[in-house]
Amino acid sequence: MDFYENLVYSKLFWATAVLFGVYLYLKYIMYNCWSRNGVPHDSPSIPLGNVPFSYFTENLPHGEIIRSSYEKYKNHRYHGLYILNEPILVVNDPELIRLILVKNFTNFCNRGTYYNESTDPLSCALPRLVDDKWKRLRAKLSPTFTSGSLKKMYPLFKEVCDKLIKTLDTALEESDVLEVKDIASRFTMDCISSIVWGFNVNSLQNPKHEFCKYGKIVNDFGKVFVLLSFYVPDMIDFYSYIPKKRKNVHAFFIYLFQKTVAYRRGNKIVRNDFLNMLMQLMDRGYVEKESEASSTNASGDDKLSMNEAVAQSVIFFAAGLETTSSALCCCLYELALHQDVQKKLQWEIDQAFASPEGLTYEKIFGMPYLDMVLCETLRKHPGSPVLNRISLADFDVPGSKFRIPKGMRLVIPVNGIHSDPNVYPDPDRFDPSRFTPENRAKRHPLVYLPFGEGPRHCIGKRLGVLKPKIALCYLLKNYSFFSCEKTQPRLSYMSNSFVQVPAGGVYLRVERRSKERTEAFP
Ligand code: HEM
Repeated sequence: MDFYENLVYSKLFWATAVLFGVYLYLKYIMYNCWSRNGVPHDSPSIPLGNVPFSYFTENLPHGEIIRSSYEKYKNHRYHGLYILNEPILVVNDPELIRLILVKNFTNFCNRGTYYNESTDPLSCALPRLVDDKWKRLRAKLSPTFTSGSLKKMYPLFKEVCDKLIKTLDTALEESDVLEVKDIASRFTMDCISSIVWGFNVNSLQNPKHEFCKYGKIVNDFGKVFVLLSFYVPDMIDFYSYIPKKRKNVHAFFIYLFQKTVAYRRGNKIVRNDFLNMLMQLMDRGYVEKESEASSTNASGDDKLSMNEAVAQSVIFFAAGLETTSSALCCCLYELALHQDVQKKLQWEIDQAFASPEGLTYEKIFGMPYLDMVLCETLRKHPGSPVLNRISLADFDVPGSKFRIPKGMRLVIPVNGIHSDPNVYPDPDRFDPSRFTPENRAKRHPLVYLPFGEGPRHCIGKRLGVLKPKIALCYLLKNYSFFSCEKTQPRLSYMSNSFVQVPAGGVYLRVERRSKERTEAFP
């Protein structure tokens, strides 16, 4: 009897009983979602679910977890995954993807990623907003991204391109091997600071500018924050886990924003940039109508608050920074490895510059091969490895017995689909001809998703395409790029970023082109 009494009163007994209870709860209730619903999945481990331990110890990007599970289950229309304790439905079938992103958008209009206006003001930016708040802001901001608005900003980009060429010329005096990731990042930083904030940081010539420091960390809040904010956002609130870096970034940008707005107001400065448009939204609640801009449904009483405006300026900056610089860097890397593609593209670019009006905004969007090359780059190296959505209400998956419950998080495995040999044969091969109009027409439109799809697709798509295209035109007009001993044989991506950014430096040998241009079409 003594033995049993002692046992019941011993701390060890109760600690073991509690742990065992938690284990049973996790195993048979929390981690039972997919088995209960007959959804194919890998068995999870407690407490990481299907997140490999190497995610925390090695350089494993979050998109890789989704890509490798897609590879295993791609023959199913959907499959399940546990990111820590959160069941995530991975949607593999393009028709089902269309149902979610486009046809049943009202049920899947939110991303379900981390959002808490009061504790983290940066999170009240467009990508994370929900329901009517998102709808209202998207309608207000859309005119800032029209072709007309971007055309007005085009001269600012040309200025930055001239500096880009000067920077490369100076760097080439030292060595013919250049680290192009850094150059692409500084080019993008200068474009985006100029069009969003209205001043040229000139990081191409002054890489130590304070702005560059914040530019570098604005997308880097650590891999744990990346994982939680994309897939298990409730944990961020539960543990009040906002990285200090993120608070500093907010403080820096709010100071910068207020100072710049006050300066412009005081000096009555009007510039064709996003800041000007955000100021209009704060003052009047709508952007001055352009002839081609569609109605914004904005009313004058519905003005943007200072916090909302700051958050949007930061997201334009952050979203436009790594996605675009990564696209440019990956494209230069692929061109260096594929000289035939590079020569063909140089020919097209030379023709555009040689015409009487030179390179114009319209011409950049009318160069078919340039477009194919960039499409193939974003197919092989999509900036965003996944698209996120959350279900607002129960949703019956057509042709199956599975009902997606209200509140379930879904992921579209963009990087998995883009590297699926059944969709893109020999997916590791860089082949722009996949994007001729005929070849595009042979594929389901929803198997190419670098900018997402449906009403919540990337609002900055046109700008995201324009920046790498104009940089490529100027760079390839003046230089040729080659692989060298320091070039990585294969690109891998960083693990601490939301976006797929090449890990390590991307080194290429760069040669100034001679005056004679490619005369014959290669
Ligand atoms: C190559 C460049 C870019 C790529 C690959 C890219 C990719 C994406 C993707 C995949 C999404 C999610 C779409 C979805 O869920 O369906 C997105 C959303 C978004 N992007 Fe981009 N993007 C790029 C450039 C830009 C630029 C330059 C800006 C702004 C200056 C921008 C601002 C945004 C915003 C604000 C959203 C959220 C839209 C919303 O929720 O309504 N992006 N982008």
